[in-house]
Amino acid sequence: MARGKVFALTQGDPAGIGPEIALRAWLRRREEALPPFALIGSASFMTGLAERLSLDVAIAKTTPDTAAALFDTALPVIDIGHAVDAVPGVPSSRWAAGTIAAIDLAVRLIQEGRCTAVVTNPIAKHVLYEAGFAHPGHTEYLAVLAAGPGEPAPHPVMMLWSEELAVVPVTVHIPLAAVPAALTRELIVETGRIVARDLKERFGIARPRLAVAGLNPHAGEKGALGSEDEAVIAPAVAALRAEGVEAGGPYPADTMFHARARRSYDAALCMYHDQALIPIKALAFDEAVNVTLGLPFIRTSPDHGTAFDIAGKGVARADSLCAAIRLAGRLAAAEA
Ligand SMILES: NC(=O)C1=CN([C@@H]2O[C@H](COP(=O)(O)OP(=O)(O)OC[C@H]3O[C@@H](n4cnc5c(N)ncnc54)[C@H](O)[C@@H]3O)[C@@H](O)[C@H]2O)C=CC1
Ligand SMILES: NCC(=O)COP(=O)(O)O
Repeated sequence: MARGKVFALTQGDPAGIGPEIALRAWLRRREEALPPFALIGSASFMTGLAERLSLDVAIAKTTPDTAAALFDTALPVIDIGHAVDAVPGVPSSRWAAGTIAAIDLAVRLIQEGRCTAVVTNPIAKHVLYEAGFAHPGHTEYLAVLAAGPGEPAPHPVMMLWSEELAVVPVTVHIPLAAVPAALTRELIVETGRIVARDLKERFGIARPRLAVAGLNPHAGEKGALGSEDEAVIAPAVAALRAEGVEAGGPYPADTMFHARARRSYDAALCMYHDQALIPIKALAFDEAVNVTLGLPFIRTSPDHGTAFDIAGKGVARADSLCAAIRLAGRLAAAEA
């Protein structure tokens, strides 16, 4: 990890719990041994929020290059220059431009070599869509930002990681009804290839084992309960194996996540969002981290969303954000 550089933590939706858990994460910086981070957002909003929540956090408006030196005594904030006056729990597309500007600035600082990695706080997708944001979420937007001028965006892969389980949704933010048509052999193979490569290179797993889930009950029951398992997923697993990736499946998804089954693989490739996220959030809601694979930089995030229902009430837990910052630190150390 480069000395003197901070991790860029985006503010996320200012009406959600992101800013609040950022304050709490900073308060826990020593006990959690967090690497230094700076919030990319609005310094005046963060100052007001700390006061409103009676959190003893000094906010220091700063530049990327001086942030690390301040981290011990204050939460450094790199200001996005957008006025933010959000009410916790009351989302509004008025703040969307600032929310997106924070993501843009975080990536730019990494590309300029002035920050180490990006950790994002949650955004409410529908709020950004209302303001014209044309990307499903951070995962896809970060890939677009990662591409140089005229270059194609890299294929970003969402992985939810915890010590107990890592899961990858092959299709992500699409309606359930659209999943069968979106699942192609190529998509599964490309996803598996990226997961195997990044588990090896970034997570230090010498021979990553991938368990590939079926789509249908009982992985299709030999075609009687759906055709995709045999027609699309099984050939994708065979293609991955032919490339030297240790992949198995398609396995019936209902028996892939119990404790004994989990010991047989390093990551589960799941066919749709909830097939992946339900087991990990059931097992490790407070500890799991969302990490984007396939990008030229490190990006992590808490596993949860904006939690508007509890924003500003002082009950939001910062555990998953702390885990995201710690994982970013571990991945950055592995790169150094
Ligand atoms: N990485 C990101 O930017 C993500 C954004 N979202 C967005 O979040 C919005 C709300 O999504 P939901 O499905 O309601 O999920 P959510 O994770 O925001 O909330 C689900 C439940 O968990 C609770 N919860 C969440 N985080 C918590 C924390 N740190 N401490 C204590 N309780 C917590 C909430 O109070 C709520 O009852 C959506 O608009 C979605 O787009 C959802 C997931 C990830
Ligand atoms: N449910 C996970 C999620 O919404 C994360 O999306 P992203 O904003 O990290 O792409």
